[in-house]
Amino acid sequence: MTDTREVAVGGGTGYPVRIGTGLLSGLPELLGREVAKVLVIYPRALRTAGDLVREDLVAAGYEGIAAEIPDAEEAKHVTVASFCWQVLGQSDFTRSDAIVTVGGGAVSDLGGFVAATWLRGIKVVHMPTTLLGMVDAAVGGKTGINTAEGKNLVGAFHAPAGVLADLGSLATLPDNELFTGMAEVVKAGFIADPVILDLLEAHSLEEIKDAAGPVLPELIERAVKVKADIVSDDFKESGRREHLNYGHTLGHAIERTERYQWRHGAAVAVGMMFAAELSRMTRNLDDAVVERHRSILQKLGLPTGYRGDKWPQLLETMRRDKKSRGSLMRFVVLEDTARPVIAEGIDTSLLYTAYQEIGVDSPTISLGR
Ligand SMILES: NC(=O)c1ccc[n+]([C@@H]2O[C@H](COP(=O)([O-])OP(=O)(O)OC[C@H]3O[C@@H](n4cnc5c(N)ncnc54)[C@H](O)[C@@H]3O)[C@@H](O)[C@H]2O)c1
Ligand SMILES: O=C(O)C(=O)C[C@@H](O)[C@H](O)[C@H](O)COP(=O)(O)O
Ligand SMILES: [Zn+2]
Repeated sequence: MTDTREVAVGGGTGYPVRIGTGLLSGLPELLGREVAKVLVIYPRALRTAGDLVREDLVAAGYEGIAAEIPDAEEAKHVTVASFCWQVLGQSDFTRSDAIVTVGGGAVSDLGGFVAATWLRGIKVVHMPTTLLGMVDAAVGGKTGINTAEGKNLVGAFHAPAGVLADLGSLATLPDNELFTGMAEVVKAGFIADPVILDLLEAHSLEEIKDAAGPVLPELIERAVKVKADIVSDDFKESGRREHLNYGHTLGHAIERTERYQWRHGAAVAVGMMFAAELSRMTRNLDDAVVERHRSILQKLGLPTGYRGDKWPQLLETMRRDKKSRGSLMRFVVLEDTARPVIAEGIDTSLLYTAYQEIGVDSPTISLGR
């Protein structure tokens, strides 16, 4: 048993993010006694964990219903949301009932979206089982699904009633999933908390990935605090919440180009390298900070480059990013570590120059529009 750490997320009614082990027993407290029925949403791959949660809820006096959904990014599709709405309808879920998600970021995004839309909003509690879910996706209330045109293009802001990040679930998480999740931890370090970067540099990979050791829980808590601080202040992304999108403009475009076969964290890692190069060109970001991105991401085994020949397609997809305003593209860049700002109206040729710094095996291509 590790000590439970708790981060409070403010704004609205506020909610706790608990990080520790043996947290399942705290679920009824987050759901409250008004709730009668609970839909537990989990992917096929996590059937045992999802079943355990449902059985525990039944033992605690709730009516527990299961919705098994496709794995990973395939879950974030309107047909899967529609399947969940059907289950809720057929089980007569009312506004005093609730949803619990058990899984990675794809599950909390889909399940959160279903909770946001069912009867225009019912309670949801997230139980993230990936590092990425714990440090980012389950916190902050951004929910959504993908469409053919791009990533997360349909969604809603819907805060959970609580988040239970049980470190025990990381025991079965493959290393590549843990380290892709680490990309969002690195992001939190560069946009707000440099101690995260110091910890990642000072410790070995074995120490960094050990859920029972002191380093990983501290990294998780610090990343959650960065996110909690920002979303408590700007829930609906009218200002500084955009900083959490560091590396995501290109990252999301890579995910779409790869038909979602790349993990989000891997794409965001490349996106951060691009944003760092862009920061060097537009905000004089120090070479050392750009190189610090490369060395930390490479230490974690994350990619720092992408196919040079894909630039025209990536540029087209990036134009649809939610930060765009009309034809004006907007990027999160750094003036320095922990000093993120929005850069808009960057000339396309400059974007391409920054991309050339990370583009690999690039044949001669047109610069696009
Ligand atoms: N809403 C937000 O604020 C936010 C923030 C960051 C990312 N996201 C979204 O999160 C998604 C990525 O999340 P992810 O990286 O967690 O991926 P994921 O949810 O697709 O899960 C990755 C894989 O890990 C498996 N898995 C999950 N938990 C496991 C466990 N404990 N043991 C073994 N296998 C396990 C899953 O079955 C899946 O195959 C993306 O869709 C991204 O857009 C959302
Ligand atoms: O919470 C946020 O705000 C973020 O931007 C966190 C990101 O890590 C996350 O991937 C988010 O889903 C991206 O949001 P989007 O608005 O670009 O779809
Ligand atoms: Zn992300």
